Amino acid sequence: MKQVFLSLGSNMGDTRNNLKEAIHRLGEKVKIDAISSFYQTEPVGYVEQDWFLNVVLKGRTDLEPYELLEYCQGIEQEMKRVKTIRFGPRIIDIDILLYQDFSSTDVELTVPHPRMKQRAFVMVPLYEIAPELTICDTSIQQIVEQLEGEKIIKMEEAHEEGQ
Ligand SMILES: Nc1ncnc2c1ncn2[C@@H]1O[C@H](COP(=O)(O)OP(=O)(O)OP(=O)(O)O)[C@@H](O)[C@H]1O
Ligand SMILES: Nc1nc2c(c(=O)[nH]1)N=C(CO)CN2
Repeated sequence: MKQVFLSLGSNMGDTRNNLKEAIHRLGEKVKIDAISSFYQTEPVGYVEQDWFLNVVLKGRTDLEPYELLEYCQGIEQEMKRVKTIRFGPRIIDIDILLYQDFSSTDVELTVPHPRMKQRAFVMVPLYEIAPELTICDTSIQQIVEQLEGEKIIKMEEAHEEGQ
């Protein structure tokens, strides 16, 4: 099995339920080992939209990288994600942050995720569940300390799923 880190975000409808639903569906193909807290986060990229709820997962899977991408996109479609503007509002977004030691610059699947290091909504929850991680030879602690990212608020409630 390969170790993967996934980032999930939602800013439409019942965001908390959307994340829980997506985590549940991912669990069919990804053995989930850790789930970060949920974070309320200021929108990045396209700012005229509601705040997001974000979470990061650590898991293991037998799916190959492109199979995992397809699986994540299938969940987005099943949950009726409608593509609008780039970086715009969405019921659910699932991004592959890291996949074991796989790396790729293909536009269809870029790993490590090309924008992850600039995004507090990704790096802070990732640091919470994997403080020992190194990304492209830089410690995650160093990346988090240097972030001048968007505002984020950690939600204190525990999740029912996987905890
Ligand atoms: N690591 C990755 N994880 C998920 N999708 C990726 C990745 N690398 C490239 N993609 C591609 O990105 C395309 C656009 O994805 P999506 O609409 O979710 O982007 P976005 O969420 O608006 O932006 P961002 O990727 O910055 O969060 C997808 O069709 C997918 O093939
Ligand atoms: N805070 C926050 N901002 C975003 C997010 C997200 O998940 N959280 N996803 C985006 C997708 O392109 C764009 N902007």
